Amino acid sequence: MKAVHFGAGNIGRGFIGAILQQSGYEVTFIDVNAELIDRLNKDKAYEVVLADETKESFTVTGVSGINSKEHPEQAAAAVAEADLVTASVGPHVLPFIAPVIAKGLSAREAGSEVNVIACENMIGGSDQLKKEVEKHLSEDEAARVFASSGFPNSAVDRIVPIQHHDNPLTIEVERYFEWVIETAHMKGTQPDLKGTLFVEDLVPFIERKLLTVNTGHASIAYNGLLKGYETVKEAMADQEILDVLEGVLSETSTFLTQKFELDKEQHQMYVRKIISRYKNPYISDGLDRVGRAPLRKLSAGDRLTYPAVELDRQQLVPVHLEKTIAAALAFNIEEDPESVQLQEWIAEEGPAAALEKASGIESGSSMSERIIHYYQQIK
Ligand SMILES: NC(=O)C1=CN([C@@H]2O[C@H](COP(=O)(O)OP(=O)(O)OC[C@H]3O[C@@H](n4cnc5c(N)ncnc54)[C@H](O)[C@@H]3O)[C@@H](O)[C@H]2O)C=CC1
Ligand SMILES: O=P(O)(O)OC[C@H]1O[C@](O)(CO)[C@@H](O)[C@@H]1O
Repeated sequence: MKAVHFGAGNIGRGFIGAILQQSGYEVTFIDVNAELIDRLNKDKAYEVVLADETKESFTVTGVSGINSKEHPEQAAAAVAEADLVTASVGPHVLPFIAPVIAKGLSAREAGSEVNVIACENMIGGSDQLKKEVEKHLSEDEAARVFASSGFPNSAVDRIVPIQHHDNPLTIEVERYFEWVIETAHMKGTQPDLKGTLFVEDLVPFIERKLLTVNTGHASIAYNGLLKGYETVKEAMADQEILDVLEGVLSETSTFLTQKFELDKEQHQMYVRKIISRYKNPYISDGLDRVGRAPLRKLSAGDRLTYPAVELDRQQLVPVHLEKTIAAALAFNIEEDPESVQLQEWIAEEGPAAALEKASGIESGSSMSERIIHYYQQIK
């Protein structure tokens, strides 16, 4: 069986690629990073190390790579022959991998079924990828392609920080992982993927994950940076950061347990497990990485604004989410293009207008006023 994975980065090598290989797939990574692709083709294998006291490691073998910047036609041919296509490139990169996927799917043998699964931190990632792919197909082609290609949404959870190893392929990951895949939009036989959960409806799973793991993480990053910390480890040693984290997760818990009628005790156990994962002493994760791309993280359907607005609609004031949104407005990292853009908006139009542009929270609304009040306090 052949799998093609777009994005040979942290999640690609450290999580999805490893699961695919352990499930019997021969994995071809497609990436634009020449160093990674050349090394994959040279070594045909890489090492995954578990970030815990055991430091156990295993080798992912039988892998190769295609540089889609240099050889887009080879990348499309790999998609045409694949039994499964997956991607972890970042939500904003989906439009750039779509032409190759469209070309590959169009070139498949008539009726040969395949699934394309986006593994990104977002709600409806595969739906979004499908929309991007559709832009590169005529109406007739789209009807033919989508009759045999499924785009099941998925939720992926494993903390894989930026890596620093002599071998650029080596990757250190936490032992914990969760990959949930929606069956509703799947074509053909369900793939047999080790340790993966298949569910009919992904919405409760992706929202529970995004609004807990990722909201919590974002609160540590934005509030931690305000206090001058550089890593999650440093921030997690500060009681004030822990208090905001608890507050944020208590607010998203209120929203999630109500919306999905979750068992409160079980959900609490889920929250506690996640907080213990942030405290993993064997992982050193930069707050700039965790807070990266603040415009995406502040956007209306993402981890901060979505739960805050939903709670506000219920006349509940999500103080900790609002404080975290204010802290996100202050995210100022010059290597991060979204941070640069955000700071330009704030400088040119003021924080309330910038907040509205980034999140859709209307300037002058009571929520906006509270957030801007916190922002002024920070400043
Ligand atoms: N790192 C983590 O712990 C987790 C990340 N995620 C999600 O996984 C996705 C990827 O994140 P990471 O692996 O951390 O990022 P990363 O930056 O390590 O990997 C992304 C890879 O995509 C490649 N890429 C960029 N443009 C491309 C293109 N046009 N075609 C093919 N490849 C291209 C990059 O060269 C890079 O190797 C994001 O959506 C992230 O939210 C989800 C769960 C955990
Ligand atoms: O990958 P994103 O969406 O930029 O966010 C960084 C995130 O990556 C992760 O480390 C892994 O899921 C999250 O915990 C964190 O919130």
